[in-house]
Amino acid sequence: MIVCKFGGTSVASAEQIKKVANIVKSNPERKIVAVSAPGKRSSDDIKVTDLLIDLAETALAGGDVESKINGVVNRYRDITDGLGLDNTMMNVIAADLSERVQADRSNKDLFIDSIKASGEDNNAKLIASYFNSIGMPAKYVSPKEGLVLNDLPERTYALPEAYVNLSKLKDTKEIIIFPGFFGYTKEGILRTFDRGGSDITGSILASAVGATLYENFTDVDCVFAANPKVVNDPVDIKEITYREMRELSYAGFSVFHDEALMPVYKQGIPVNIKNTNNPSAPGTRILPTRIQTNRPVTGISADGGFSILYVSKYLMNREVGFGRKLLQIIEEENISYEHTPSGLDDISVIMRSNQLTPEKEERIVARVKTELCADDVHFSHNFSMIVIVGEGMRHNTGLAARAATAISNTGANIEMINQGSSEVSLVFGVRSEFEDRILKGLYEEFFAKIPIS
Ligand SMILES: Nc1ncnc2c1ncn2[C@@H]1O[C@H](COP(=O)(O)OP(=O)(O)O)[C@@H](O)[C@H]1O
Ligand SMILES: N[C@@H](CC(=O)OP(=O)(O)O)C(=O)O
Repeated sequence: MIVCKFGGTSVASAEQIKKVANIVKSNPERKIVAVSAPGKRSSDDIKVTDLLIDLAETALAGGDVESKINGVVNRYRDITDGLGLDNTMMNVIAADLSERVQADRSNKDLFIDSIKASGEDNNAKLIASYFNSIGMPAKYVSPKEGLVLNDLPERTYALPEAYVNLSKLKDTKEIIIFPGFFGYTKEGILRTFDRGGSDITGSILASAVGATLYENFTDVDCVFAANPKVVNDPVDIKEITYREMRELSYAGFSVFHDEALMPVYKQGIPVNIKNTNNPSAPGTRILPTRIQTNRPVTGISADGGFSILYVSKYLMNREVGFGRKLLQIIEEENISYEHTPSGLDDISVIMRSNQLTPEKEERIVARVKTELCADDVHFSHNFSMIVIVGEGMRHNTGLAARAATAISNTGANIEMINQGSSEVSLVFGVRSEFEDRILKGLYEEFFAKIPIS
């Protein structure tokens, strides 16, 4: 049994949904289909999820929601008209949206989650209805039927019982159309995953039913060695290990969500990234292990939006518990951190900037100064992490020097270097203004100069 996930671009219009139906029909093993909300039809289009977030925020601000609701409804109407569906589905969608907008607003995050999730939920109903209309027996299944999530305020994840509940789906005769991106807590509260989280839903389903393959359909032929929006015509990756993909999607390979690997990784289920617009292309296979090539580096990713907290104190290295106390202050502000490079008398904590507010920064700086008696404490913003990834890197001497030279040739200063103990990745912290230039420089160094084996 194959579980497939179709991303926003694959279900953005009637024309795209017809392609989805053809792909599903062409292989009877494709029995479970996770779908996103309609995404962009062109580069200047707006994703339905973004329209919904705007609608929810307008409602919370007491603004005029009618035009926002119409904007969403019209996106679905274009699709149902193009698919030749009657008005039944549009009535369901319009009624569902008004109900969600009128719901309790006491918890703003949960209110926004419920409106956001309608994008996937209504699209799944619509797609199931279309499949049935063309003689492909299909059934919409709600995440209420088993995708059990943890409670707030932690990051959203599926509880172990979700896998047990969802395993029953493998006995369903019809093709299952399952909305991505959200589930319910034990108390029945709807929560969404992070943006791009339909990839996670697909992976949970694949793991729950013990799929032979998890196919992730998107709008590119494969995963490329670098972001194709920055590097011109990057080489394609035919096979990549879970570990490599995890490192690359952590920082910028938006094609596959980094949290989506865990459920399939645990069971060793292969993932195939494929293109809805060119389904015969083999795509990229994500596997437990792969055959080594002569390339030490598999891919290079880059992502912005990082901040650094610098702390220095003379003789810090002799002070037992300094690091723990510092990280505890960060923890008490409910912030997760990414890296903590350190020297004898200084330590930096690197975190995603979207977790910070001016008030949090002020509190952290004040506490580190008074409680840890640090000499200098300050935040710096607008950093990017550039990650070089490859299973072959640990057998290759001089790679860090080559990378550092390539970066310095772009005129950028390296603010931080971190190599994980697995030696599958090498991370450079740089000022964001240099991000694209560095990505191009590193790609040139590690890919343009070596012939493919
Ligand atoms: N290294 C990469 N390889 C392939 N695509 C990448 C890479 N880095 C970024 N992308 C971008 O990821 C996009 C696909 O992901 P996403 O927009 O989430 O698609 P979907 O709508 O299918 O979920 C591609 O269009 C591409 O621009
Ligand atoms: N629609 C949600 C979830 C998702 O996974 O979307 P996509 O498949 O378009 O990345 C989002 O935009 O974040």
